[in-house]
Amino acid sequence: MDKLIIEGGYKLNGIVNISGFKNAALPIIPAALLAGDRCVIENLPRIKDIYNISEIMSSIGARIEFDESGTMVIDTSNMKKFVAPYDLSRKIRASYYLLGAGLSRFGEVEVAYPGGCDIGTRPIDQHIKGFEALGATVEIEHGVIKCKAEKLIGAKIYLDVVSVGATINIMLAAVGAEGTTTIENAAKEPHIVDVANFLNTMGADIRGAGTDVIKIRGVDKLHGCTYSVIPDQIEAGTYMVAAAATGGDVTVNNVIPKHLESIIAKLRETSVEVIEYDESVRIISDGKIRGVDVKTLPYPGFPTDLQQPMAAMLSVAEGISIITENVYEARFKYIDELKRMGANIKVDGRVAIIEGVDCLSGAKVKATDLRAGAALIVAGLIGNGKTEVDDAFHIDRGYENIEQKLLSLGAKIYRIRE
Ligand SMILES: CC(=O)N[C@H]1[C@@H](OP(=O)(O)OP(=O)(O)OC[C@H]2O[C@@H](n3ccc(=O)[nH]c3=O)[C@H](O)[C@@H]2O)O[C@H](CO)[C@@H](O)[C@@H]1O
Ligand SMILES: C=C(OP(=O)(O)O)C(=O)O
Repeated sequence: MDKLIIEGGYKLNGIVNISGFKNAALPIIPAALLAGDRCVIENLPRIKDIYNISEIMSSIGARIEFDESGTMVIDTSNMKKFVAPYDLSRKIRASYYLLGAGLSRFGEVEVAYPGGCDIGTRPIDQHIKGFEALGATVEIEHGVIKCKAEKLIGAKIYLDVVSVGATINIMLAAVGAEGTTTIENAAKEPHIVDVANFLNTMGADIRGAGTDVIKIRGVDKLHGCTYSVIPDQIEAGTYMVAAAATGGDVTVNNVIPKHLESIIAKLRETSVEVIEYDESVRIISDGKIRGVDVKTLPYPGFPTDLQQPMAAMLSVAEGISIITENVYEARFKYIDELKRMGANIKVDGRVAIIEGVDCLSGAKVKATDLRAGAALIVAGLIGNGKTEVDDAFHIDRGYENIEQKLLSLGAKIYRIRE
């Protein structure tokens, strides 16, 4: 397993370019199968999760070319009804999008129960409820989700919890249904809008994405298209936090500042200066961070995926910070690793109380999931001495060229391949 080694104590300075959004790209690749045609998808991040979903798509009949610049050509014209490979599908969360897309195009699909970060129970009952409302039967047998429908018929679906995955999956299935589907209490994240825009570019008729009511009018046929994925707000937020924590001056380029409102507001509350431009934000920090309270919520609230890097920064803030994790019940596993580095944090259920310390000290630590890895990198950057982050494969699921990007900002970081 690869490790990342960080020599802490260097301020980040310079410009970093943000890659395409993992959580938009992951549904867009399986969504391309709805075209039954050739799609060109630009600005994809070159990260492990994208390689995995592409490998699944190739193994079920898609022809895929993926170049160095992040452009993928996907031809799904020869794809047939499929059973997705079990071991690959259970590795990542986003394999569940093959259910909505496969059901829509072929009326029958089998995919293993999804994986992804171990941060809570992560049920998929709302996805299933949506598929069943459209007329599908769903069974789970031996770890495999089997969905089947003679015909999908539009329906009104109220989500009991605001779920990104269920909203997108129901959109994918409903595109091929007869009549109109309404999703109420839909998630409003920027990637919901991006996936809807992609589907509409292929000929779908989806309105209201980005609000909590989405209407999808089923169409007979979609066609291929060229589409560019939005920038990754979580990658951007991670570099913003890293810049702020190290007392640096970093311009984070290729972002949509509107998508970063919650993190910008929170950084300003910690007394960090944030300047917004059309497609970039500049973070200027003297390293004196004020403690703040953070509550994670669905968009436009503070994203749960930035809770962990934010906690690393707040572990050296002045005073007490309280983090309330409202989305996942077990997203504090990494706190024990921060404690190894000297952080003073108490966890009680969904609440972490952080009493800022003067400094962290480098240690051997382990990434327990993707954003836990990002948090440990932030901690390593501000810690004294050497930090070794084990299980870097978690980080590679979601951050493109993280060592190179940090090195170009002046960090001392390298990888040991094992
Ligand atoms: C690949 C991807 O895009 N992953 C993101 C996606 O995950 P994912 O789509 O899995 O997250 P959801 O938005 O679905 O989950 C939100 C909450 O709803 C619950 N829930 C979800 C579905 C369901 O059927 N039943 C149910 O109870 C979950 O347990 C969780 O507590 O959105 C999360 C919330 O922004 C992010 O942290 C993940 O990075
Ligand atoms: C939780 C995350 O990813 P996934 O849903 O793919 O596990 C994340 O990106 O922080």
